[in-house]
Amino acid sequence: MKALGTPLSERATRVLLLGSGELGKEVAIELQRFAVEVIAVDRYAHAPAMQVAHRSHVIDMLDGEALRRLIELEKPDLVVPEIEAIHTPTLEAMEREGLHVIPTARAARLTMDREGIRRLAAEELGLPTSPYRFCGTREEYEQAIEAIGLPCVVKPVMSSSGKGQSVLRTREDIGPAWDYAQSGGRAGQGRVIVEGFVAFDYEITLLTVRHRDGTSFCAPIGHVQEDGDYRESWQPQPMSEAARVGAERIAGTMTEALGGVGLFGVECFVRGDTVIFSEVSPRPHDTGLVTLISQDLSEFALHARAILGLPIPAIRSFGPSASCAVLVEGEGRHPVYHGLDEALAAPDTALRVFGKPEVSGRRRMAVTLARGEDIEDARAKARTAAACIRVTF
Ligand SMILES: Nc1ncnc2c1ncn2[C@@H]1O[C@H](COP(=O)(O)OP(=O)(O)OP(=O)(O)O)[C@@H](O)[C@H]1O
Ligand SMILES: NCC(=O)N[C@@H]1O[C@H](COP(=O)([O-])[O-])[C@@H](O)[C@H]1O
Ligand SMILES: [Mg+2]
Repeated sequence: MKALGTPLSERATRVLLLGSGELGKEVAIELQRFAVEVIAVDRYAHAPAMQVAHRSHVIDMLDGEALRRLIELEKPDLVVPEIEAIHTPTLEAMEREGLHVIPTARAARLTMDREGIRRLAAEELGLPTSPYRFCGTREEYEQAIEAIGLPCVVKPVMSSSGKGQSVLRTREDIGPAWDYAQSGGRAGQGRVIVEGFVAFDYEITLLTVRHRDGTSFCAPIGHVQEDGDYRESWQPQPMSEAARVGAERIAGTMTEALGGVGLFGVECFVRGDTVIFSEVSPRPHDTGLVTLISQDLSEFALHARAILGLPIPAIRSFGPSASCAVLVEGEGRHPVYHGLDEALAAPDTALRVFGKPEVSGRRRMAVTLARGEDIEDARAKARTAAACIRVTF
């Protein structure tokens, strides 16, 4: 981008965010700081990024015609996917007509579907991954489990945050895992991946930013997941030199293959000095929320700079830091948050409340952030802060 315009004028630099959750909200805030005109889109009204955008639209982003109509109406300079579940063939077609998709429409297509990204990683790029099989019928699924063996992990090809995902340890788990994968994905029934279970020592997200002057890596982020969804993350995750080099090589290869500019979250499993590629988000990553307190340029600020073609000369770390997801369980609209004074009582602690309008089941509604003497201290502070928060409806 050569120059930036004035929002709400004919000279505006316009960004259309496809997906308006907590990650998009922070991207929108960073773009607003450069006076970019931000248009937020999601499947429901009052989504977090919509609350800080110039305007918003509610559409089904898996409906190709609706997506095309909206892009033709708004004529954005950049389309920035924030979730996987988007009608990416429409983005690819419109990219050929001159639309600029971040990082590229192909990257959005490949990563919306586990089959696309896994086959690229393992079969084209030769990156190490868990053993895997894709299946479309119950019969193929049972054959896949025979071939891969137990324990294994089953996921819908289109899902995120662990939706529809199960770890299978015994034969009794086979039926329920199939049913959950068919009902729990973000786009209804369909194909699943069966993956061999990786007994890793730890897992990381390596935030990798492709920008006008090259590729930069953030310090590795360690995290713990439950039910396939992130609970806590911290930075920096200590790694052997060999593992760090291996992870940067995997992240460099994968992000180069996806191309374009922007921030990517490259997820890897690490055992000793061995690093295995798991998956990649061509956009800010939930475990990267920790960078809101750990770095001078958060992952959201890095994404904004990279996509606007601005320089990223250095990424400064502020020391051991952690984040803890605040999950709310129940049913209700317009939650009220209590205990914030206790949550923020310790120094070097912060909180983001996303402002999601309702909860049905279990939903990530806020995150606590902390810096500490060391990783354990930072994690304890973030956990303690999260435990202070109570929600009523
Ligand atoms: N093959 C595997 N072996 C061991 N653990 C796994 C495996 N696959 C996934 N997991 C665990 O489940 C977590 C979620 O898996 P994955 O990242 O594939 O799901 P996701 O739904 O795409 O999550 P998100 O969108 O939040 O990144 C991983 O971070 C890891 O902890
Ligand atoms: N692992 C991917 C991830 O964390 N995505 C983030 O969660 C939002 C959806 O939240 P919701 O399910 O509560 O609507 C997405 O919009 C994105 O910000
Ligand atoms: Mg993941």
